[in-house]
Amino acid sequence: MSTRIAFLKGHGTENDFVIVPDPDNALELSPAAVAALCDRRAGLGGDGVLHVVRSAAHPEARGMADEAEWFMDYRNGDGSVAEMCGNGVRVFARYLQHAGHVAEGDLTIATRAGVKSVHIAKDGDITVGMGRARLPEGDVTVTVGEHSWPARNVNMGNPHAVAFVADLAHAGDLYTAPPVSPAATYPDGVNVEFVVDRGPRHVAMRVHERGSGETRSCGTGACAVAVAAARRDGTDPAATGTPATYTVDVPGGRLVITERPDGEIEMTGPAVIVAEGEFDAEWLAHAFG
Ligand SMILES: N[C@@H](CCC[C@H](N)C(=O)O)C(=O)O
Repeated sequence: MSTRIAFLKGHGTENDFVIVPDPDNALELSPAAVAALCDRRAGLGGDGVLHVVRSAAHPEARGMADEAEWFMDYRNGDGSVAEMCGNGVRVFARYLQHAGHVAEGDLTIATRAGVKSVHIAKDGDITVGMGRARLPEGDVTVTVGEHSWPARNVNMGNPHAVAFVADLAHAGDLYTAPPVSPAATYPDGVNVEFVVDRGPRHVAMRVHERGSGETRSCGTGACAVAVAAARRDGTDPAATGTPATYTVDVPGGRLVITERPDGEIEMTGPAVIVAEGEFDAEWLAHAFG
């Protein structure tokens, strides 16, 4: 008899994930298995996998177990590991609520970028304390076809290059990763955001995500964009002493990002569970190894 493995499907502003609850960390989710699950034709389909594990049961999270019971073991759609996923952490929180592990209100979630504070509001939105951005020095250039733009290097636990452009269509189909130079700035690859202005403290972006391609949204990317926009606009909260809130439109919806004068960044947006089911462990093992 075949072994059935439970999964759920969820999204945050249409950045979609296969959720695999595995409290005891008993499953071996190889990169090939993750890529198979995320395959939109031969698998379940998703931009990434949220592997839900108790912190105490995961070697990368044991040290955070006192602060956060659950660890978000996030994987990109190609099977690679990433430090952090902003939309993913909201969907992860929604799953914990859906499964009855947590109630509405405040909770913490362990990630590879540290423990994140999360608030599940009554109105359905979820707010995440994303920590502080790092802004490494140095010029970065993003190129698509004949267009090149200067970009801001912003690290939200994971790496981003943020380019302000005249027209989001100039980013092209974003099927392949846009070259970013100097390449040595990002030895582990980079997420690239293209941004246009929509109004005062209101921008819109498209993104090519490392390990997933163009996605409909990127939470860490939206935070990086808000930070870059605040520096460009002269509204840097550390310099002005006033919080800066930016509305960031993504193809899949809207995120609201606030940076406080102490540098702490909060992101608010939706998170939805859309389906639950089971897949066959044999299918995964035989088809993809
Ligand atoms: N979609 C995510 C980011 C996921 C990780 C990223 N692709 C990386 O490799 O750094 C988000 O919402 O932040």
